[in-house]
Amino acid sequence: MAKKTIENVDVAGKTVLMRVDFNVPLDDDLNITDDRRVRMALPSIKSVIDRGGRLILMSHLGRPKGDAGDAKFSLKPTAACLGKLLDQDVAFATDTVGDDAKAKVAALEDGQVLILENLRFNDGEKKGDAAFAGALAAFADIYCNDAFGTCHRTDASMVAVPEAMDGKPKVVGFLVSKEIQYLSDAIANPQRPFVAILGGAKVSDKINVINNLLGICDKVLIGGAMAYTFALAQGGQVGDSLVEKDKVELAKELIAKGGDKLMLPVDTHCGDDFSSNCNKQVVKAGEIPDGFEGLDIGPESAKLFAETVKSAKTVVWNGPMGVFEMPPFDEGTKAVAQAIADSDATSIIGGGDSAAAIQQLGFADQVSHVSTGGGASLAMLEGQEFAAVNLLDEA
Ligand SMILES: Nc1ncnc2c1ncn2[C@@H]1O[C@H](COP(=O)(O)OP(=O)(O)OP(=O)(O)O)[C@@H](O)[C@H]1O
Ligand SMILES: O=C(O)[C@H](O)COP(=O)(O)O
Ligand SMILES: [Mg+2]
Repeated sequence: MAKKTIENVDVAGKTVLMRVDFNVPLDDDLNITDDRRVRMALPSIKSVIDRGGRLILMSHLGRPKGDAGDAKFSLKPTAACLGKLLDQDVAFATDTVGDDAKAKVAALEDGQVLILENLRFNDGEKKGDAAFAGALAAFADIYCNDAFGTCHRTDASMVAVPEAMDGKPKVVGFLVSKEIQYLSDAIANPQRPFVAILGGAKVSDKINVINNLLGICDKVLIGGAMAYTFALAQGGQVGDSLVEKDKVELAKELIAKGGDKLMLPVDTHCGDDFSSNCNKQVVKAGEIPDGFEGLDIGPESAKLFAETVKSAKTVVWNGPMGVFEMPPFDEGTKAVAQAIADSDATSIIGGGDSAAAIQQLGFADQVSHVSTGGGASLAMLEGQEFAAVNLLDEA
């Protein structure tokens, strides 16, 4: 990829519209539990403001649906967080292209930063709406994509906005270019055994990548909520666990195709409520009683997965093994993280929550690369091209 980067454009006195991925995890009190995605965008942010540019940051947070304005999807906490990291005030607009955004864009001075409210509070973002994109494009002289975690999306801010900025510079940020370089190098020629570990909650998003992973990996381990869709496909009982029934047929095909390569949990740690102090029990996979839901892989599975990981030379991990935010359902995730730390494999961790888990559990320094992209790093593993990057100016 030889794309023009943010350092290649003169930004002094100009307004830069930068797409970042500030989709950070928030706790119930709206505190950011892992600010990595904000910190990783700092080089591009500083490159603009240190050279006297005016910077507008736009991002999504979570997947709000018809609940525009809901505080749990607001980007407001990221303004305070970035302000602290930069040691300067960061303005926040309570809308994206509305009156508040327009007024604050107009008031921006050289070296200042403004964050717009969640792009997904506007329907136009997911739809790639031209009018919405045009309103954002009109704010700036230069477009920059530094949102690696969202590079596999074709949302308005990723594609329609730069398209609407015809004739203006459209460049890539430092984070996007670094991540693409790292991931493409690592998967071009993986050292074997090559082990992929998939978990988390975005079952329908991530189940499709398994097919490709089975083609390039030596083992594919499945944990997290995804495991229950597979348990259902094997005719098991999953109680109240999170499942995606319309993916059961696909899961059956993957089980048939994967054979020994596909490793499913052999036991499940389940609870009678989605909370730390629920009644708990460990059962065999596919034997979750009614009234209980699977919240983590069980101890036998954790051991099995850890052994497989320890002998790997390349590990790609996306999605926690259980609800790691809620101990003791962090044990499966911890066991896998420990095994990665103990192995000498090149390890790539993708995913907002997976990165938070590895950080929270204290293993972040012991992995080769913690990517800021979950779905985006999986899309790279699938060999997908990113339209949002392809359309940027060549160097
Ligand atoms: N068994 C389970 N039941 C319900 N939720 C689960 C289960 N296992 C894991 N999770 C939840 O999955 C969430 C993380 O999944 P997710 O797919 O978002 O991973 P990620 O690493 O953030 O990747 P991405 O960046 O693509 O979002 C965590 O909040 C975790 O609590
Ligand atoms: O967390 C992520 O993987 C990115 O922020 C993209 O979020 P999305 O899957 O909701 O598009
Ligand atoms: Mg996530």
